Amino acid sequence: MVQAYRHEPFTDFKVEENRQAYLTGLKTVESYLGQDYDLVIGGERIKTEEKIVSYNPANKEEVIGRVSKANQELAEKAMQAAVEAFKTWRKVKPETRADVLFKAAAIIRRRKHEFSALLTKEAGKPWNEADADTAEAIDFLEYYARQMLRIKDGVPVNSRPNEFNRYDYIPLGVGIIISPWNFPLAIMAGTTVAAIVTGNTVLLKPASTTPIVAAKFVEVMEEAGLPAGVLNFVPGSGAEVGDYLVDHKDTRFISFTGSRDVGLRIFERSSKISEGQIWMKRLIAEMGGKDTIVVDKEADLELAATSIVASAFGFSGQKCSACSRAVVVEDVYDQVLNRVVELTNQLTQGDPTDQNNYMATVIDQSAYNKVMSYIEIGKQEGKLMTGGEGDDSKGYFIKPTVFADLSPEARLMKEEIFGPVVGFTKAKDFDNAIEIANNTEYGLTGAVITNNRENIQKAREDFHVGNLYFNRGCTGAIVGYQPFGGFNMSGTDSKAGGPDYLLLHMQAKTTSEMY
Ligand SMILES: NC(=O)c1ccc[n+]([C@@H]2O[C@H](COP(=O)([O-])OP(=O)(O)OC[C@H]3O[C@@H](n4cnc5c(N)ncnc54)[C@H](O)[C@@H]3O)[C@@H](O)[C@H]2O)c1
Ligand SMILES: N[C@@H](CCC=O)C(=O)O
Repeated sequence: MVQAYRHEPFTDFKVEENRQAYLTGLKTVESYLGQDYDLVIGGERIKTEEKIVSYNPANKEEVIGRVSKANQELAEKAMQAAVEAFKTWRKVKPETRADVLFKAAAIIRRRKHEFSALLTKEAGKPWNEADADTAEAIDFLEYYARQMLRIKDGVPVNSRPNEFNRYDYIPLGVGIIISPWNFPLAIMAGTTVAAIVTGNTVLLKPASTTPIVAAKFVEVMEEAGLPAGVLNFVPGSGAEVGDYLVDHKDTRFISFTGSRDVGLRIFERSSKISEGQIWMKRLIAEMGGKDTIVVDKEADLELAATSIVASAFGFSGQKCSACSRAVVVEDVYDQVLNRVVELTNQLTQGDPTDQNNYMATVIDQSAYNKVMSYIEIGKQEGKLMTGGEGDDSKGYFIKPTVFADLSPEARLMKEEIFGPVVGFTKAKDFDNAIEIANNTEYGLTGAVITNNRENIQKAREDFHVGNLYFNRGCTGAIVGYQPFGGFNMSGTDSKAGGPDYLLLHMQAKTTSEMY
């Protein structure tokens, strides 16, 4: 019998044994840096001339690896492989499909620190952030396998005498998985295996900055016994391969995680019917955020400051859940702001392979340029309290940056920056703070720091975000504990890691037999 689900514990790197385990993982990763990886289509490994080269964001000279790059012809071949594999995979027993996930979780758990070290090298994740990403990938595997066992026989419906009614969930077909670079293992793996365990076959197009960890994950799924053609690996350009697959008549659903703009493009394109298409495509889209921590006047102000700093600067603010706005009631505004600045100035930054560094880089040159340009905008719109500088000579380092006294209407308070920048604005009172917090087109995460029970209730009703936290930061949802997904332009609120998630990859079928 399967044990009850519990999330994978985080590693305590203060323990010497754990520290050494991570360093051993790092050595393993260093032994395979710079290697080539193939496309995987119908189980066949395919090399192309053209490659996507993955670089270490903390050391631009270091090549993490090169993956073959799919074009439209290869995307078509992968689509046909997935269509063919669906004919058999959809009939494989749910228990057998779940077993593949359980085994993959065990493999990743055994190689946990190697995967984390690879995330450090390829995505610039400091140790704790990398460890959390790997743990979340294991959680998705463990949780979705169990969820599949829960729904494998459908749900009971009523039957009358001499009648037997059933209500079952069946798979959809071929899915396109398009994943982002900021959780290059957890989100890539989670979205892929949710589709697979429910009986679908997929084409996985990972983000171009982090394809190596995805290639390693595909190897794990093969080792875990996944049949050929169920998971096809097609790294490639979003515009070329992405559009082609989104438009394809055989695409039954798309599971996208990424920015608002790309998500909306996919939303629009996927709603158009291609010639020969016989269904309406389903879209799961998890997109950006402009996430706020609200601080009430009756609150633990130290907790407020530490929560803002951790949520704003963990992984250099490159989380869709990151706190990029602090809305503080005027009575305690200066106190919270000054303490945040003090704590920010204590943060360590540098190469993420060094355990002592709390922060490292942003992902690439274009992210660096974008964040630096927002910092320039911030200098016009508010008061720079600390940070504001970058250095892209070796890697893409940007100092953790705090802006004060921004208008709620400032661009810095409305647009997703996706970097280590947090803006402060003052609210007259708690009601006004919630109004400001809602003053964005996004609705992903938010947190409220307050000791006032009435205000907790008020925020529960009125703060319009998919994941709302009280007296803690706004990042770090745990699979199976805080299902994750947002409102409005943050996406379709699919709640990854939640009890309804798998159903989004299935369709319900009613059967009724007369005796
Ligand atoms: N809501 C969530 O759960 C969640 C989680 C992680 C990241 N995000 C968001 O993701 C963004 C950061 O990730 P990113 O920079 O990788 O996002 P992105 O939108 O640039 O890219 C995401 C994926 O889409 C692909 N893509 C690009 N153009 C495409 C096209 N025309 N057709 C199909 N695919 C295309 C990319 O290659 C990549 O694989 C942020 O906005 C962040 O908030 C959201
Ligand atoms: N699920 C993560 C964020 C994922 C997006 O980047 C969190 O809760 O912090």
